[in-house]
Amino acid sequence: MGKTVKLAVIGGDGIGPEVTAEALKVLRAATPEVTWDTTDYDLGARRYHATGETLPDTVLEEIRGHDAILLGAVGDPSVPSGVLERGLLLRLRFELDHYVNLRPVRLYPGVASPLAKGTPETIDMVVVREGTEGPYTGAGGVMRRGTPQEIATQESYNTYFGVERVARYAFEQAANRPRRKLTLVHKNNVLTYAGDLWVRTVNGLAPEFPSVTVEYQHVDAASMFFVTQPERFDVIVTDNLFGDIITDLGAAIAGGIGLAASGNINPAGTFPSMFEPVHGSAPDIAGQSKADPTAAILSAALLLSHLGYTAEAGQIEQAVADDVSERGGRSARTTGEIGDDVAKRVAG
Ligand SMILES: NC(=O)C1=CN([C@@H]2O[C@H](COP(=O)(O)OP(=O)(O)OC[C@H]3O[C@@H](n4cnc5c(N)ncnc54)[C@H](O)[C@@H]3O)[C@@H](O)[C@H]2O)C=CC1
Ligand SMILES: CC(C)CC(=O)C(=O)O
Ligand SMILES: [Mg+2]
Repeated sequence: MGKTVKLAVIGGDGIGPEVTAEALKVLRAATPEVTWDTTDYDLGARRYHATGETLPDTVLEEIRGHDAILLGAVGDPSVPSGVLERGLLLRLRFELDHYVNLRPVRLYPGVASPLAKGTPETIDMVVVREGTEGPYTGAGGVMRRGTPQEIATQESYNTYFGVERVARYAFEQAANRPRRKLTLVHKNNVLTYAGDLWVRTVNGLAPEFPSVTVEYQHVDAASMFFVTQPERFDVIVTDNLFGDIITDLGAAIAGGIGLAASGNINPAGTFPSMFEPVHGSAPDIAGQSKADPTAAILSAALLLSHLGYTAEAGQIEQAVADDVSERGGRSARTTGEIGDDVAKRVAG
């Protein structure tokens, strides 16, 4: 008899529910032996307008009882910026201690990259973004708001505990990849306190991983090299903000934001990990069946891999690779058609 997996599903806002439906379709097609015991959570703008809630404590406690979470995207123009992003998405990441935000950047064969020098042979890197600290904690404040004397501060928190655990995870990733290279991306020439902690922590761990080559890049130069020499990178470890920014850039060089997947991982398994596309709720195309569900589908593959279904995850990745390599010159498909096509390849 197959296994039952308890899955919390949070479609969220905008294109979130549209792409999540396709990810679930493909997930089910890839795992006929698994019973997916799904719970749909109505969280996001609709609930906020109806009740004023973003993530009630009772719902958070219920979500904790699941094996994993599949999330679409959060944020809507009808809600003040930050309310849902902080109150729902970041609250989930922080409360469930998703300290690893894993974001592969991979150019599939046959996919056009917009790079100036043409499409390189390979782009295959993994960004390990810290997920619970940095400037995203919400620390800071505002004085004299709305006056010409207004002062706003937004503090970046970097603890040794937080940096060490994510850097160790990144070293372990690098040690298990063929190129065994780890690049720390920061801005230690200006952010001297935080940058110094990151550099010392990474250098302090390096002797434990003698097979891994360690490199440092300032985030501005790294952004340039993403475009000019993406093959330089294997595993990148970086803070919450830099990781957020460079992974949209990573998505762009690897075929577009519609293909970029991510996992918010709690490596110890104390709480369920959460899988979501890198993109947001894309209000500009919501409700038009125009969203590419591939990022959500690949996020479902990361979910499967995290739960130990590595062969099934590989099948999804292969189905996506085949699907995207045959896109050139074809007429545009709807969100549902792409999901159907990938699901058929997985099942077939
Ligand atoms: N993880 C999350 O839930 C995230 C939420 N957001 C929120 O989403 C909202 C919109 O943010 P934006 O800055 O516009 O970023 P976005 O990623 O939603 O959209 C940026 C651009 O990419 C396009 N795009 C995104 N996903 C696509 C897909 N699957 N297929 C085709 N095109 C796609 C959009 O149409 C838009 O033109 C905001 O409320 C923001 O705070 C933003 C990023 C992540
Ligand atoms: C909406 C933010 C909270 C997050 C974001 O842009 C991301 O995680 O990529
Ligand atoms: Mg982002």
